[in-house]
Amino acid sequence: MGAGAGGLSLRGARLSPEERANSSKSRAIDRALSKDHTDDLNRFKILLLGTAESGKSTIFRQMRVLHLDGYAKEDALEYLSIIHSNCMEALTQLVEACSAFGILHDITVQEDVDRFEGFKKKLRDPEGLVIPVVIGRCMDRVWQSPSMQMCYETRRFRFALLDSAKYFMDNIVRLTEDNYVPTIQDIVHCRISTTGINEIAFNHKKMDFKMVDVGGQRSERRKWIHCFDNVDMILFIVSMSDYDQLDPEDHKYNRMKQSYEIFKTIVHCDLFRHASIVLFLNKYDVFVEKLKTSPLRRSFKSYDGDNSEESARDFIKKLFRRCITDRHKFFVFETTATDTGNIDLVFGSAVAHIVNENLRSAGLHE
Ligand SMILES: Nc1nc2c(ncn2[C@@H]2O[C@H](COP(=O)(O)OP(=O)(O)OP(=O)(O)O)[C@@H](O)[C@H]2O)c(=O)[nH]1
Ligand SMILES: [Mg+2]
Repeated sequence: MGAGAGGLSLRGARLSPEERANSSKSRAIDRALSKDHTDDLNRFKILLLGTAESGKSTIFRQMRVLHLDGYAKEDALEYLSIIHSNCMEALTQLVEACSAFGILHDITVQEDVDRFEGFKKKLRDPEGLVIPVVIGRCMDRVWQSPSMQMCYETRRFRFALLDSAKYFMDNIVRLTEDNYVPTIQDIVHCRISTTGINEIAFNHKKMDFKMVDVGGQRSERRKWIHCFDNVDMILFIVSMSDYDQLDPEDHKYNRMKQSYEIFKTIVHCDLFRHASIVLFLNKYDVFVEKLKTSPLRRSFKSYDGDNSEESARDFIKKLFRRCITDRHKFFVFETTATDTGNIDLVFGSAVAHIVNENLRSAGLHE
């Protein structure tokens, strides 16, 4: 089964709110920023890199929540139809998984599945999708049914499923209520692939930052080079839950090995010889869950440790660390990007480490 099975090609088909904002409202901010080019150069530039779905935009959104003014009602509403598309996609994947695994539903549940499928067929404008209240309730009944719960609990890692499927399905009734306005939690769980270059500027601990978010899909990686100037810190995001996944764009490759190859190329790029490298081992929450049923050794033959979280994590950490040379300032953290508190802590810590390291190299710090 492929990702996004069911034909709802809603991800990546349109601009994300970040991109729309970038091309209108925040262009004004950019202009204001670039008016004083020197000012812009003085900003500590962080470039977010990593493969598709690793969590770059989630971290980018967390910066807006933590260090800017978050999301006003009208900005939050820009995410509504994307969130509803995610909900449709998640339930489609789950329903298809039930069929593929031969899991049968009770008659009443099957009626709700049919109602959901009927609604999907009639959809004309996926761009402006709004799930009606009655369909939201129907989706909730399907999700809560014993057959669906059994499928999710016992097979969730055996088919392609949105990372935030459980979050959205657990909240489907609230998300489809009249007058629903997406919360920050809803926004950071939302999935839309990035197809442009997005920037935000913010201040943290009296330092001025500029963070740049790019798309991680193969076609998007070609654009990365346009952001390579004056980078102070590469924030490379690896999805830890990728260790047993095939690259959806090229089934010959393991997704984490692909991520490792890209990381290696980036850290060996001469343009970044003075940049600090920060590695986020992201989706740590999913990684811990996944290890219980999918041993690391099945995907990494050279791994001879046990299946404990510590041992598996250290192996992956070492693998990436091996690319680092002496001249690099390198820091690595385990992260769960959907957790605002975690990102606050880890980002603060990464910045503090870099500042200390810079002071040390300048001979100003022990
Ligand atoms: N459970 C969990 N989900 C996460 C985590 N980080 C990100 N996600 C979810 O993973 C999905 C993909 O995240 P994105 O931030 O869109 O990934 P990206 O790297 O920007 O992807 P591209 O723009 O395609 O390069 C979103 O639904 C996020 O909510 C995490 O640590 N744990
Ligand atoms: Mg993105």
